[in-house]
This record gives sequence, C-alpha cells and structure tokens, in this order.
Amino acid sequence: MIVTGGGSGIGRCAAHELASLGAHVAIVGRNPEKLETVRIEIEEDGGSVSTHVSDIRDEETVAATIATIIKDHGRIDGLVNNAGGQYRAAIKDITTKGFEAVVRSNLTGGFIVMREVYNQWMAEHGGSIVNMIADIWHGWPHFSHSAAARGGMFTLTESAATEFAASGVRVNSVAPGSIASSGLDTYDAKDTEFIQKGVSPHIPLQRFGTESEVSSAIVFLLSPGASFITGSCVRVDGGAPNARRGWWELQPAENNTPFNGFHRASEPAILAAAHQGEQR
Ligand SMILES: CCC/C=C/C(=O)SCCNC(=O)CCNC(=O)[C@H](O)C(C)(C)COP(=O)([O-])OP(=O)([O-])OC[C@H]1O[C@@H](n2cnc3c(N)ncnc32)[C@H](O)[C@@H]1OP(=O)([O-])[O-]
Ligand SMILES: NC(=O)C1=CN([C@@H]2O[C@H](COP(=O)(O)OP(=O)(O)OC[C@H]3O[C@@H](n4cnc5c(N)ncnc54)[C@H](OP(=O)(O)O)[C@@H]3O)[C@@H](O)[C@H]2O)C=CC1
Repeated sequence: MIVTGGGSGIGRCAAHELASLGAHVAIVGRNPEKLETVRIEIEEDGGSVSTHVSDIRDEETVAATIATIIKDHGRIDGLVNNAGGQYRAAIKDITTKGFEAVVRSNLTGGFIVMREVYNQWMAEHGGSIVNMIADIWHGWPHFSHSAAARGGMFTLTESAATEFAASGVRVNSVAPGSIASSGLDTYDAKDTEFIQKGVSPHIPLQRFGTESEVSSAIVFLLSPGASFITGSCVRVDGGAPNARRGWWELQPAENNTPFNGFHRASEPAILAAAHQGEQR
C-alpha cells in the first residue's frame, strides 16, 4: 500500500491502520524526518513500513519512487493519494504562482502519482486507489485555489474509475470536511480563528472530525468490502454540505446553545489528541 503524505495527519493515521491490518505500507512525503518518525512508530507497533522522500509534483522522482516500491516489495495493491494542502487567501490576493503551487499540489501531483501507479503496476494487476479531496461543494471561499484543484481531482477520479475498470482497478475519492488533524497546525492563529468561526457553526454533527474517522473511510474503500464501488466519493464531513441558511434556528430549543466547533466539550480532547500525535 502506498500512502502519500504518510508523515503526518490523516496519512499517518491511515498508514498506521493499514499496517495494523497486515499491509506493508510505503509512506511518501517531502520531509524525511516526519517519515522517519512514523516509520519508527509503525515498526514499534509490529508493522511493516518503508519511507520514500518524494515531492508528488516532481514527475521523475515519483516515477522512480514507484519503480523502487515495486522492486523492493513486489506489488502495489492500493494507493492513498493523500498528500496536499493549501494556504488561506482571498481570490483577489492569490498570485498566479501561488494558485499554480496549490493546483500542482492537489491535482497535478495526484495525477502523476496515480498515472505512475497505474502504468507501472495496476494496469496489469488491478488494485484500488483513493484520492483525497475536500468539502468543496458549492465552493470554498478563501481556499478557492484548492477548491478548483479538488474539483478537478473529483472528476479525474470519476474519469479514471471508468478508464481503469477493465483492468480491475477501482478509483474513489474521500472528501473530508473539517478534521482536527495535525494539518491544522500549518495555519496560524488568525487562519484558525477564521476556520473556527466560518466553518464550525455549519456542521450538523457539531464538532470537527478526527483523523481516524477519515482513515476508516479510506480503508473501507481500499478493502474488498467496497468491491462494487468505483467512481464514488465518500464525504466525511459531519453533514456540513447539507446545512442550509436558517438550519440552526430550526433546531429544537434544547439544542439551541451556541456552539463554536473548538469550544464544544468534545473539541479540546480531539484537538489535543491530534496535536500530541495520539490519534492512530
Ligand atoms: C478547515 C480547513 C480544512 C482544510 C484543512 C487542510 O487541508 S489541513 C492540511 C494543511 N497542510 C498543508 O497545507 C501542507 C501542504 N501545503 C503546502 O505545502 C503549501 O501550502 C503549498 C500547497 C502552497 C505548497 O507549498 P510549496 O512549499 O511547494 O510552495 P512555496 O512555499 O514555494 O510557495 C509557492 C507560492 O505559493 C504562494 N504561497 C505559499 N504559501 C503562502 C501563504 N501562506 N500565503 C500566501 N501565499 C503563499 C506564494 O506565491 C509562493 O511563492 P513565493 O511568493 O514564496 O515566491
Ligand atoms: N484536515 C482537514 O480538515 C482536511 C484535510 N484535507 C486534505 O487531506 C490531506 C491530508 O491532510 P492532513 O493530514 O490534515 O494535513 P497534513 O498537512 O498533516 O498532511 C499533508 C501531508 O502531505 C504531504 N505533502 C504535502 N505536499 C506534498 C508534496 N508536494 N509532495 C509530497 N508530500 C506532500 C505533507 O508532508 P511533507 O510536508 O513531508 O511533504 C503532509 O504529510 C491533504 O490533502 C489535506 O489538504 C482535506 C480537507 C480537510
């Protein structure tokens, strides 16, 4: 199994889960120290793991990385195309260089990894691919570059699912909403406050999700339990896209206490666990 972005957050959690189920996990990322930390954790837990330093945007390195994984481990049954991210900015302030950096990180890079895994292994042997996107439905203000890229990845997933089906390759996407992952550490306090105020009041389940709640969707889609599912998207978002204006005011009075995501009783525990790297 390959997990890109396996050195932190959701990718780290998925890598732990896959290793605990008996898979050899090849984790890919740019930062060798992060990968090394996760390698030690997984091995301490009795799992099998290898680390591969690669920027998913660098075609040559990605091709070489996939070839190495096949040479060393003999097969690739699954790909978790998870690496990515963005910074918060209004459209009016996004430079072309910044826009392209985010699109390359969240669309082109994932495309390169998926194509190489397919061409070098899965076209002949089958497999399962999970592409990470985000809660982009109806747009993603202040993260528009990422929304554009993830929208592309959503339809790339649908196209690949059909093109690859005859090879026995399933391709699905997972769309996390607001997840209290270590990825939130990449935002400064101002951004986090924006996310908290802008996002939390619109989550019907009234909290942020956890890394393991996203990992379980990933693992399900990779598993034989999902053998008739391809070209689909599993949303892991607490119902956020279904909340509409006025929704909160229509709640029963006993539920009608102000909630602000991070301030809910469960939030500090979830965030603390994510920050301390305790989620597996
Ligand atoms: C509720 C929340 C939901 C979502 C949660 C998550 O996804 S959690 C996951 C969160 N995890 C992650 O996001 C992790 C992965 N994310 C990343 O690696 C970066 O965000 C990246 C995608 C921009 C790639 O970065 P890189 O190192 O490859 O690129 P680079 O540094 O070379 O920049 C290229 C250009 O982009 C621009 N620019 C960049 N940053 C800013 C900024 N803060 N401000 C303004 N502009 C910025 C700038 O134009 C820069 O060029 P310049 O002006 O410097 O010549
Ligand atoms: N947390 C959330 O609320 C949400 C997260 N997501 C998405 O889920 C995925 C996982 O996020 P999360 O775990 O929260 O955040 P993290 O920032 O912890 O994870 C992102 C991982 O991707 C790796 N990465 C980023 N860019 C590259 C690159 N160009 N090449 C190789 N590796 C790269 C990073 O490692 P390194 O720095 O070593 O390269 C890092 O390990 C991301 O795509 C994220 O945008 C989507 C919606 C919501």
